[in-house]
Amino acid sequence: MKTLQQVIDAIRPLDEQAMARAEQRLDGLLKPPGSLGRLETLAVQLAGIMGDRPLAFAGKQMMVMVADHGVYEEGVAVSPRIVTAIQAANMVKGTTGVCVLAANAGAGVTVVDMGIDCEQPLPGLLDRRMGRGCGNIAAGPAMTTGQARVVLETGAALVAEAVARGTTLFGVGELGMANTTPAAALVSVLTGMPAADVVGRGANLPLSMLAHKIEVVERAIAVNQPDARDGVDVLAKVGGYDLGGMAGVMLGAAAEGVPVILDGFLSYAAALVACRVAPQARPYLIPSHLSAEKGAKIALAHLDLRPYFDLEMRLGEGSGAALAMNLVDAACAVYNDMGTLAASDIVLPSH
Ligand SMILES: O=C(O)c1ccc[n+]([C@@H]2O[C@H](COP(=O)([O-])O)[C@@H](O)[C@H]2O)c1
Ligand SMILES: Cc1cc2nc[nH]c2cc1C
Repeated sequence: MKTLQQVIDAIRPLDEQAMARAEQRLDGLLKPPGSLGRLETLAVQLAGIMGDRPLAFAGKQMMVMVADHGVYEEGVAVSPRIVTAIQAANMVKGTTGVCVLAANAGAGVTVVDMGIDCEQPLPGLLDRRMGRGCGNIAAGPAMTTGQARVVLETGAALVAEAVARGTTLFGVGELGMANTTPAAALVSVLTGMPAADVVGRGANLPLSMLAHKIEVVERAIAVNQPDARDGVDVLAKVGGYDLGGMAGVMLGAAAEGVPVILDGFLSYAAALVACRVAPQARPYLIPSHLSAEKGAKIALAHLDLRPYFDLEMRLGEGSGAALAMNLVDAACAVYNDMGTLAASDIVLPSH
């Protein structure tokens, strides 16, 4: 397993020449230049990531990072805590939202136990258990900084193993009751915005309990005093095993030179951690949808990422990332399969 520093050091800038070539190719396709809008900018980003490799993604993989959270004890979520384990088992059966959307996109789903609160590892999950749920951030740190580093390295190592088996496109997902609380804490610390602006209702928290959830996030930050300049410290103090695993997947994808698609609010929080640890990972991130969770716009603006669609989704699991794999395929199809203006003797004024 690479150390975190080795992962960071392996991240290269995008291939500017490949991007210039892609722009030129797109401008010569059978359409007014630029008329496929952001499908074209997506193709250019993908070309920059892939360099000399073909723009096609046969090996697609969703990485679903699952863990429980000590802060659940504070009464910040309404789903029973056991849903984390039950739904993780359903991931293996293929009946969850992300599984269905991944199958629809031709993607596999890897389910990783980063720290589910259950006695025995669940069959069918990759066992990377850091503990039975992380610490309660309202009372102390989620984990030690040493553990936070291991969590990031674990996510990155999973990506390296999948790339060695032929994966060229990743999507990140998660599962963890109460995880929108640490995610809001991460977003608050890493964007500098007040908790009240980034705490949302998660999986249907009643409006009447929102003030309490905000107070818990404020307490977590006050108790732990995370250093906003240090992504590992922030993850250790107010994060979680699932969120850190997602950040590790993002860093690993950047280090391996492959694109990684984000999902909803939890992945924005993880992306803020990843980019604080290694800002050069940012060009490898592809946004998917705008989560309906309250702090979504603030987190995305801070990442300078514009989501491609807004379906008012807030399921998580990686559902939006799986859906966006179809969009990546569409961008590649346009790039590879359209005819050219030249072949049809169409001459347009240069723009
Ligand atoms: O993806 C999102 O934007 C999203 C927004 C709200 C909730 N979720 C999912 O709901 C769970 C967390 O909600 P909560 O209320 O328990 O913190 C977790 O399993 C997430 O997958 C996901
Ligand atoms: C059923 C269920 C599925 C989920 N998937 C992600 N978070 C979830 C929360 C619940 C309650």
